[in-house]
Amino acid sequence: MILTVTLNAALDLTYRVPRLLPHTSHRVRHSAERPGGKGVNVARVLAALGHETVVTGFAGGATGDTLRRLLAESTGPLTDALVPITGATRRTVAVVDDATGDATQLNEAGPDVTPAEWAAFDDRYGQLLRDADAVALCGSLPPGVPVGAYAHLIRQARARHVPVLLDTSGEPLRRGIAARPDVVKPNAAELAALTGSTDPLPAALDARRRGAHAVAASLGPDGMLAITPDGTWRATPPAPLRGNPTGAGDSAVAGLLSALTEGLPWPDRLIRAVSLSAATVRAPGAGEFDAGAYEELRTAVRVEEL
Ligand SMILES: O=P(O)(O)OC[C@@]1(O)O[C@H](CO)[C@@H](O)[C@@H]1O
Repeated sequence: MILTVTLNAALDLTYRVPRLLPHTSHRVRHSAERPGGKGVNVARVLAALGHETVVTGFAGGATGDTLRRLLAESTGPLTDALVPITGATRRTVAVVDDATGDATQLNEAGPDVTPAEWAAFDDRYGQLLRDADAVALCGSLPPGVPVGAYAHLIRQARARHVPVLLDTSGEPLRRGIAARPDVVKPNAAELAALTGSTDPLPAALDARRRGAHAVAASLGPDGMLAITPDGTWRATPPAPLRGNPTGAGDSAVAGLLSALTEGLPWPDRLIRAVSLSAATVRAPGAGEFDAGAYEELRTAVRVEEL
């Protein structure tokens, strides 16, 4: 099974408005509520692809209950192993401008996690790792969780020879990379914040030098760039797609991990990641993808060795 960790899970709210204009009030055309946080989205995509998936992290309060109820309605073989906490799971709001397709994201900080709750999670994680073929560590850290949490979880996975992918930002990313994850998946902004370079190729090389075995950077409409022990590749979707990009990076993680556990080589992993990611832009929200677009894109993504 594939284990996904979302320490700062979220109840994701999506509002669609005809046009988003700061300093004005808006009529919401459509609203939706989904179980979210990056690792939860990764898990929903993996399960929809038919992979046995286990979701862990924290959930608490009324928002946590709603998240778990919605998660139970997901398609595919998905198990909820979230650890209960006293604090309430946060909400995030994505406001989608229907005129442009752009999304504006507002993310709450998350609940306060106590040292006892963090210790309970750590125990649970150790047990879950025993049956894991791969693990994804995704998203921001809630208050109370140590900033070196991902570095610690990476070391545990590596000690058990479970391939581990890290998708986070800021200081947790900087410390996590130094713990030598098998794959790190930053986006262009996270890569630039980490390395100080806005040019993806030198930035990804720098990120790899910091300790990651492979760097697979998601570059929005430009696809992905992967620097790996087997080679360096760029994978590009056929044309920029219009739609809601929220969760596109999470679908890329699902693509990378599902293909890794199937033993596929890097070029095939990238084709899957880029096509799932683009197919998510065509779906209404994070954790979902347009199955028709995915099938079409799988044969249209171009991979070039650099
Ligand atoms: O605050 P984080 O953990 O960095 O990101 C959280 C988040 O914005 O990322 C997902 C999209 O990737 C959303 O489902 C989710 O709520």
